[in-house]
Amino acid sequence: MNALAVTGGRVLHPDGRVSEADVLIDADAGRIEAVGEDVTAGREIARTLDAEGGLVMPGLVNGHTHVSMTLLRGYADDKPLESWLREDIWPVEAELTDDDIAAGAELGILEMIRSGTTTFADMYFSMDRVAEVVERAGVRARLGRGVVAVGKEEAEARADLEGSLEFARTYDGAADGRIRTAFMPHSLTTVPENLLTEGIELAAEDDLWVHLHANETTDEVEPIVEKHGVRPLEYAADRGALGPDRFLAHGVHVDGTETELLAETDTSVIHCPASNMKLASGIAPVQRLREAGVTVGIGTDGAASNNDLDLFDELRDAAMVGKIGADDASAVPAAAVVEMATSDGADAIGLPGGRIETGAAADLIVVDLEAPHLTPAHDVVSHLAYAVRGSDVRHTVCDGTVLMRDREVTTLDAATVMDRAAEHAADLVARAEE
Ligand SMILES: N[C@@H](CCSC[C@H]1O[C@@H](n2cnc3c(=O)[nH]cnc32)[C@H](O)[C@@H]1O)C(=O)O
Ligand SMILES: [Zn+2]
Repeated sequence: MNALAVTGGRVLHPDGRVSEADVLIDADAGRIEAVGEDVTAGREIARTLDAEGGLVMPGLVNGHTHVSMTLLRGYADDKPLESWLREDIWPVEAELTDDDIAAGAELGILEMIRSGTTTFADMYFSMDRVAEVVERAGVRARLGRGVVAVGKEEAEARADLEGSLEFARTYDGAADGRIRTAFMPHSLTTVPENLLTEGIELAAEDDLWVHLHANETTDEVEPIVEKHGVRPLEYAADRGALGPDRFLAHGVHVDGTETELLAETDTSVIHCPASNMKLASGIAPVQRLREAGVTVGIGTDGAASNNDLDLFDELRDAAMVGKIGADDASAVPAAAVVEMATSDGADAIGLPGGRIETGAAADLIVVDLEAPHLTPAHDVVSHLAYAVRGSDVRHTVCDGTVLMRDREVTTLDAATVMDRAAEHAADLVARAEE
């Protein structure tokens, strides 16, 4: 066995307990072999990661993003979703080249590895280029090409749909299984009924997952209620968009019937608190969804509506806004957001990981706890939700491979990636504003 040992720290166990323990990893299999106090005794260890003064926990799962949108970070702020997309974002996205998308993906994945995210779900275009970066950077992802029909001729929209299905079929299982895919219609209002139904039927024929934005703003809910006389998620269910291998981003404006529908169909929701606050979309009923038995993960959404991909920020935002939303300070507690960002997030998007236990995927991070803002440490789980930042992450491991050691990313060259992304971003904006 090619053994990697993470030693001298404390471990966050799946039940939320924290204890002193080492973690033994089979690096070739990408699996956790053992967790405990003596697991390295008498073993030949090829490499060691020092976890002294730190917490070993699952790599975080960013359940919904558009990673290449890092190029648009800070480009258009302080607007609601509709006008932000139509007036600012979509015109610039129309100028995006494949190379821009690759440069943005490198930047976003670099940022995620540095802040402790090993796994993400992504909807964008030129996804073959994103897949290439995922493979090289060593992370895990569920990827899909977004389908938008607004402003397009039927033939062009149909070609988009075909492209999304084709990408999903071709890349599922790529990068030694680290890449899984999904058919990704953008949302219930940007893809018309016939294309949505048809795409989902074709996806189901090939057992492909489905991911879309849903019930993000009231502007998205009203047209569906008006046109079809039912709530958006009832409409979605009738078109096959709900089920255990489907997950929705946002779920902000979800009523009681829709909550039941999500629970009954075992459909997961990815909560994106920062994006929902920034675009003033509303407050997702996370406490209610969880109480109903819906699996809820956490996502950053794109960097243009966040504006970073640091998932620790999102844990804090989720806990905070969850309380405001429920008008109850005990709602969405620390342990819940940690679960949402790890095991529940992995389950929501159907990827392995999210647990430090024997047999689980070796996707883990070491968080440095020796810092003024983390002292004293009465309750480590509280710190993860309310005080830890992405910059506290010391090591990142995915699929048994060390992606960052002592804050140095090993699979991407940080300086090169940042320079290239800044250059692509400047050229892109210049072209769009020409
Ligand atoms: N626009 C592409 C495909 C969609 S990719 C995913 C899209 O989601 C957009 N997006 C980013 N954040 C959000 C959000 O919060 N809600 C809805 N769409 C978003 C993003 O700008 C991107 O255009 C096409 O024409 O084929
Ligand atoms: Zn989104």
